[in-house]
Amino acid sequence: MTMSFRDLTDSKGYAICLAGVVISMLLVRYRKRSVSRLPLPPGPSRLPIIGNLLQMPTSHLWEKATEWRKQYGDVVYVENVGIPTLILNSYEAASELLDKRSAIYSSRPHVVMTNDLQGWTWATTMLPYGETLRKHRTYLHRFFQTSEALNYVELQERETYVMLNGLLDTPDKYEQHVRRLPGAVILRNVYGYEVQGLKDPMVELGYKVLRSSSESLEYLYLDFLPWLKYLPEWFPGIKFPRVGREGREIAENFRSTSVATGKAQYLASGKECMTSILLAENALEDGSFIDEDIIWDASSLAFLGGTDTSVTAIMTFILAMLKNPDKQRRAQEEIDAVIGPDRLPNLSDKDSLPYIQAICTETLRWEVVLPLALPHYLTDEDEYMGYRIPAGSMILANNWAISRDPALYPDPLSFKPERWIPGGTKEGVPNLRSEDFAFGFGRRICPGQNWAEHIIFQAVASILATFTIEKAVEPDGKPIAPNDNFHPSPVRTLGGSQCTISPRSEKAALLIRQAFATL
Ligand code: HEM
Repeated sequence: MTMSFRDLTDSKGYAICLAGVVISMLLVRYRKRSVSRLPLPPGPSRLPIIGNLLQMPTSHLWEKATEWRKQYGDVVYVENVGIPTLILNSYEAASELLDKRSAIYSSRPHVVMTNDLQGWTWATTMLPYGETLRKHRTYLHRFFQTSEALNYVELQERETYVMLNGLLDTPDKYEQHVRRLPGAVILRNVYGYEVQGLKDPMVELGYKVLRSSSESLEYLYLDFLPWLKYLPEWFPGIKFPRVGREGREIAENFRSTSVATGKAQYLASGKECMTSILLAENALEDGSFIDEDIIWDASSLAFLGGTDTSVTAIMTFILAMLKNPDKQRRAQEEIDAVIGPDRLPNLSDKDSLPYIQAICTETLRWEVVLPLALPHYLTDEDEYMGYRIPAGSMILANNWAISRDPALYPDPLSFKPERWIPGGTKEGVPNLRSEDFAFGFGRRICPGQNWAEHIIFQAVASILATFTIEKAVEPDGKPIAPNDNFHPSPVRTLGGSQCTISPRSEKAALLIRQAFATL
């Protein structure tokens, strides 16, 4: 049999390719074996079987991890009954692993209470990395990363007028007015649903769901002893089966109510919203829809993911104003000089209001909303700084430590918008903006970041333009300290303070009434 030159080159090429593949496989195997020989990252010493279980705090893990940073450094390894956990205490480490190596750091851990007992397996936040998650994120990006699909900026503006009007009427209920704002915009964006009043059933339901899913994190010990999940509710001395059942009922109620709300809107073919657009695009002739479950699931998570987080950011801003009247005055001076007294600010003013922008950025840094972002999950063994990171590790980015790192943010506990203004402080503008970590990392970065940044700016600028926020005073004239007691859930929340929120002038009040009247 003779061989042509072409056959020869082809077979040579084939052999070279084959050799390349074999060498790569050997290298990967060698690397894997050599990685396996590396030590684990530093961390508190572990006991046999239970590991670090006894050193793990029941809440505020982010604060404990920030203390550990002083002793062990940027990367701290802990293990609880065999569950490896890596805490990343610096932006460099978080960005190197979660952003740059996102191919293996983008899944989510399986949580017994949340996934198995409460049944949240369909939630975007809990999905393992894969095709379903990608579809969720594609839909969410389309409607939340740019305002083009739904013109959400206009809606944010309109709902802000409702909030301002509420603050004029019942300033003592400011927490409820703030709470209503993000929920009202998202429910309209997602389902075309119009929120009614301060006690809207959908807003209340969303709030209930978040309380229940936050509570579920108190039961992380079930992940160390997963067989416990089979214990019945009547078993003496345990309450997690009941918490699991009630959580599941709330989750199911939430999902079915959301689907019913969205379907009603779609059938009424009224306002354009995320679900009506997606259903129309995916409708089949037999009346069913491609990816129907994914459409409902992703939409529900926009509502759940976007409401409490944005509320906490706006409540934090109000707290910052209560504690820092001088910053409030400076912000109002900027608004007066740029906008004047004849109109309300809006998003298009952002670039001409650098101090207001700085307040928004500082708010996200000063009290981070998600101190540990959300846990990522490592799917393949990895090596970092000479340490082995086992496959199956839970990876926590410690945004609390990053936001309070004095090397990045001198005097980190002070609320200092000036630090974001060129020439505002002697140290100069920090290299790392809060927006670059507060919304998470890599392929799981928050899909609602732009939407959130826009509503925070809109709310902050509008409140500062029209109201002055001051501490309430005791009958003897002593100022009452504001409430800065954040609830230590994974998404931190903050209740209201005793304070006065009064219109800056009659003109400001009139502007609000006029804007409200146009709705
Ligand atoms: C101030 C407001 C907000 C903050 C601080 C915030 C922060 C975060 C953070 C830290 C994560 C975890 C990212 C990671 O795992 O690395 C996240 C995930 C998420 N956020 Fe937000 N978020 C906010 C608003 C919103 C809004 C308005 C939406 C509406 C679409 C939203 C929807 C989501 C969803 C669905 C996820 C899960 C993404 C995934 O698992 O792939 N968030 N957010």
